[in-house]
Amino acid sequence: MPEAPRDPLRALPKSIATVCLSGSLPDKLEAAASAGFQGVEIFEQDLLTHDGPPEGIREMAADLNLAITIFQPFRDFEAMPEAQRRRNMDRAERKFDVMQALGTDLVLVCSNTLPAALDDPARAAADLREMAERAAGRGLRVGYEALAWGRHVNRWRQAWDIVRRADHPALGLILDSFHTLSLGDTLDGLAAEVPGERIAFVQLADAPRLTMDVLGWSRHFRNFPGQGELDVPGFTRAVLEAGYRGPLSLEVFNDEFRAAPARRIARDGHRSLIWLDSVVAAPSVPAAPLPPPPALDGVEFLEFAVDEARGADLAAFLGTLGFRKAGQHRSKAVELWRQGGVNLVLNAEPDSAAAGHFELHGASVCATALRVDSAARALSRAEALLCSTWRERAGEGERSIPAVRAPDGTLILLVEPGARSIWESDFHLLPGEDGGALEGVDHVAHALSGGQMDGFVLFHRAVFGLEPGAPLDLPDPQGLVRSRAMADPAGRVRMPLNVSESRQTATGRFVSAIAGAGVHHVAFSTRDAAAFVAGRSAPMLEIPANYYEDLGARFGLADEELAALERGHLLYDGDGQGGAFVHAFTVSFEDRFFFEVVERHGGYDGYGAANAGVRMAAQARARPWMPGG
Ligand SMILES: O=C(O)c1ccc(O)c(O)c1
Ligand SMILES: [Mg+2]
Repeated sequence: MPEAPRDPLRALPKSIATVCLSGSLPDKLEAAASAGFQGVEIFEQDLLTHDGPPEGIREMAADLNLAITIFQPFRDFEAMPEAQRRRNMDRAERKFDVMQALGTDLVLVCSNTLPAALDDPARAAADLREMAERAAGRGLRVGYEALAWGRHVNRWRQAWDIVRRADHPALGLILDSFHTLSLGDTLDGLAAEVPGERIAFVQLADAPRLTMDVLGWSRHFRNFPGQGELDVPGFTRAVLEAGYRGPLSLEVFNDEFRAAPARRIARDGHRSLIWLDSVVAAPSVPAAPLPPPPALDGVEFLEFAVDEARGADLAAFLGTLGFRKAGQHRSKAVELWRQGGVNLVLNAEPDSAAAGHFELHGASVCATALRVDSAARALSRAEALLCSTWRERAGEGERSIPAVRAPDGTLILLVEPGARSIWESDFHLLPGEDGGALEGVDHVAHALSGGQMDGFVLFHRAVFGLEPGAPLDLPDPQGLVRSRAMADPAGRVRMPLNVSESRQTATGRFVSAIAGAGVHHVAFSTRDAAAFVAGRSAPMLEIPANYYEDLGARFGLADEELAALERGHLLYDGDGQGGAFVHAFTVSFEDRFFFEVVERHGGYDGYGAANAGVRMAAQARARPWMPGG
């Protein structure tokens, strides 16, 4: 048994492979350092394309306080026919020269993928032993990693068998979460079979579950821990339980990451390791003291950035849905519009965060206020996760609500239950009745531009403890929309995220209109969506008769029921387990955002994804709402 480890994960150096990041090699180093990493893996291709001596990279890394944790990869080395053997040893010596110039002592050898490679573990062991012996002569070490698509070696146990047979102190095992988890393998048995000090290096990557060849999956779709669907926490726990105490290093090949700003991706990477740290708690490995995520109790309000004219238009639109003006801010050009449990704030105050948002994006949601058990704890968690925070100036006697800035630049305000509500402290409340048909905000759907999904998923998961659902593909007539719904465990805060590469889809049009990502629609919950729609003058999205014909066939609904749905332009979905969902959409406000009313029954937990294609096709036909129109 390995000795019970004392250092928690947070004490391990955090490293990132240069292959994760865009730009030149110096750009990559600078981004890794600015995000707070202690080390980098130098990916050979990044060095080959760099115009300058390796010694310069060594100096630059040293100036940035970055250790070069490993040089990689060294390929197609072991178990080659005799004729190739000498050449490969010479090749290794040349790379040892480069490593010494770089100032790193570890090289990654990945398992041979060549058709000519021999299926001969004894030969592989002898070759690696000789390489390790040569490395040791220079004070260097070798690590051996099983690639999931290796010709003969693709599981960690096979790689370990070869390392064990080679039996050289300068040779160790390299574990990579992607290669293990992508094959459906686990690290069960690792602690019993492999002494911690024989694990030379650990690489971490997550990925969405895809059905495709594992090489293509690995080279294009890896992402950071917490962004995908693999059990990276379980993997990490196992290497720590085995006694490994070297760097934890992100190694992600991802087309979107390579095209994104290096600093943003590096910051996401570090955030993912801080998050991982907090969820990896194992009997022998205490979790890092990250404050726990807030307990969420729904959306207290949504705030729209407007100016005076847009504010009046939006107020008129909300009026058609049955909202009424319920309050006027005591000191600012801010109105409260309310219906039942839904609060919408229209902010036209000059020189505010909202005004800045309006300048950049026009009329749009600039803040989402979540009810949390402790705003202070949520803020300190967000700060520990490298998020920026914000506090708006407040008038005399008004509540100042702390906020975290979301990746789209909007604010997430943290509202604690208090003796006096923010409405009483900050607003003149106006008398009146709204009928109370809306119970609350069911979900807040975001539209993202290409390449933003992984960063948003990680942000909401790490900071607020929202869990991502499985990725879905939704068909818009103008292109595909990829979707992932995030929700807290109790389902009180729900946030579907949609992204589209096309500018012509409903999602793409929103991102163009708003010049960025943001809230695309807000869904309100009600007990009776049909009655809600029937009693309002709001322009609802028209749904074609063919849809109702199919609905009758799929769910066997009675004719009267179908007719009632059709009359209200209502959509219907069932989960096959007694749960049902009835919902309807307004047309959009100036082709920017729209509203939805939803009725959930019997524990239905989705968002009507089956109806998204019909909704998006209807939106492509519909004219947006215009004031006075
Ligand atoms: O895709 C590859 O070739 C490759 C190279 C080195 C690695 O560590 C790895 O996990 C994959
Ligand atoms: Mg690897």
